[in-house]
Amino acid sequence: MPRAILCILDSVGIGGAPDADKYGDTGSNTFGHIAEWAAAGRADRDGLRSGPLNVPNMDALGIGAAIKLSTGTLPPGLSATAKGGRFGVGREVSRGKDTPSGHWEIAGVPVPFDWGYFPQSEPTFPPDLIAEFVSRAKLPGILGDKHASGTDIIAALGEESIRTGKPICYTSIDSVFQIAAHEGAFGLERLYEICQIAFELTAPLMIGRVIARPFVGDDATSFKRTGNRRDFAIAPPEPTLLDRNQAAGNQVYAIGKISDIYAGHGVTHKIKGTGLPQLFDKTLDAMEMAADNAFIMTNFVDFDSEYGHRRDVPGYAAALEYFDTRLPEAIAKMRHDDLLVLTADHGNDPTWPGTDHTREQVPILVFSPSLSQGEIGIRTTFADIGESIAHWLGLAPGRHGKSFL
Ligand SMILES: O=P(O)(O)O[C@H]1O[C@H](CO)[C@@H](O)[C@H]1O
Ligand SMILES: [Mn+2]
Ligand SMILES: [Mn+2]
Repeated sequence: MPRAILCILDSVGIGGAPDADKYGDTGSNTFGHIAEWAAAGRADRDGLRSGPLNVPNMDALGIGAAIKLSTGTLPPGLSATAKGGRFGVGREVSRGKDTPSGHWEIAGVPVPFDWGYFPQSEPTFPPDLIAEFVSRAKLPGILGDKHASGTDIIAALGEESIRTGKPICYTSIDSVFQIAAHEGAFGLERLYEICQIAFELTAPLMIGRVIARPFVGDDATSFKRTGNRRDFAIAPPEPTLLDRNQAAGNQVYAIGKISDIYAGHGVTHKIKGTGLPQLFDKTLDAMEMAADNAFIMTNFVDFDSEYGHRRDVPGYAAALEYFDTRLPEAIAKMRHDDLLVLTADHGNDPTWPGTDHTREQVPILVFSPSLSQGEIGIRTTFADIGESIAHWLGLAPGRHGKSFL
C-alpha cells in the first residue's frame, strides 16, 4: 500500500517566477545563485565548506534540470538531465510569498484572500492594537514596534527587554506579528500566553501568524534563539491534503513546523525537531513507523531561518550539501510504493538585497522505486503537488490543481 513523504526545503526557490517584478524580485534565484557563488569561490568559509556546490543526490533527482526549466540557465556544476525520478517546476498562484501561503497551496489550498501586513513605518503596529495587547497581557509596554530581522533586534533590544520586562514585538514583509522574549527572564510559558492574546487581537486583521521567538544568553553578544519557537497561525480556509488523508482514516505525520503551519488541522502525529540533522532523523523515524497510506510531511526550516534571512551564502550552501548527504538514507528506507517529493514554499535568495523572502518558482523532485523517470513540466499551481500525492494515496481529487502522476 502506498505512502508519501513530502519534504519542504523551506525557501529553496529556483528563480523564474513570472510575477517576480511585482515583488521587486526579478532575477532572484536561491538555488541557482548559491551554485554560481560557490563555483566562483564566493561560498567558502574556513572550517565549514569550500568550492563548487556538491549536491550529487539532488542533482540525480533533477535539481539542475528543474532550474534550467525554470530559468533557462543551468547553474555551474549541475546536470541538465535527471538520472532518476521526475522533475519539474512549481509556480505559485497565491499572492503571498510566505510560508503559510506556500504550504497551504502545496497541500491543495491556494490562498484566496489577501493577508494583512504592517506598514514600513515606525511604529509599525496600530497604537490601539498595542494598547489593547499591553492591557490584556498585563505588560509594562513593548519594545521594537518596527520591521526588523529577528537576530538583529534581539541583539539591539534584548538587554533592555530583560531589564524592563517588555517583550520585543516586530514584523517583516510577511504577514506576521513576532514576539521575542528571554526564556528565563520573561518565561517561555508566559511568552506563549501573550502570543495567544496577540493572536486573538491580530487574527481579525488577517495577520497570518503570531510567532513566539524565545531566546537565551546573557547579553547582546551571546543571545541565541532557541528551538522553542512557536507559531500561532490562522487555519487554512478549506480542508488540505492533511485533512483529507486524516478523514480517510490514515496517518498524517507533521514534522518540524508543519503542524503549526496548518494550525494543527489534519495532523495525527505531531513531531517537533530542531536543526536539519534532527529533522532528517525524525523523518526517517516516521518512515519506519508509518502505516500504509500514511502521509509524512517535514518542513526543513533552517534553509530559510538560519541562512536565507541571514543572507549567509556559505551557510546556505553547506546546509544544501548536508541535506544532500542524507538523501540516500531516505531513499534506502523507501518501500516499493513509497513516494518521495522534494519541494519548497517560496524563495529566500541569500545573494539578494534585504533579508526577506523572494518570489520564485520552486523545484518539484519526485522519486519512487515504482515510478519511471520523466519530466512534469512547469506546473501552474503548487496545488498540483498536493493533488499528485492525493492521487498516489488513493484519495478523491480536490478542488484545486491536477495530479502529474
Ligand atoms: O528575522 P526573523 O525573525 O528570522 O523573521 C523571519 O521569520 C519570519 C517567519 O518565517 C519571517 O516573516 C521573517 O521575518
Ligand atoms: Mn517558508
Ligand atoms: Mn522565512
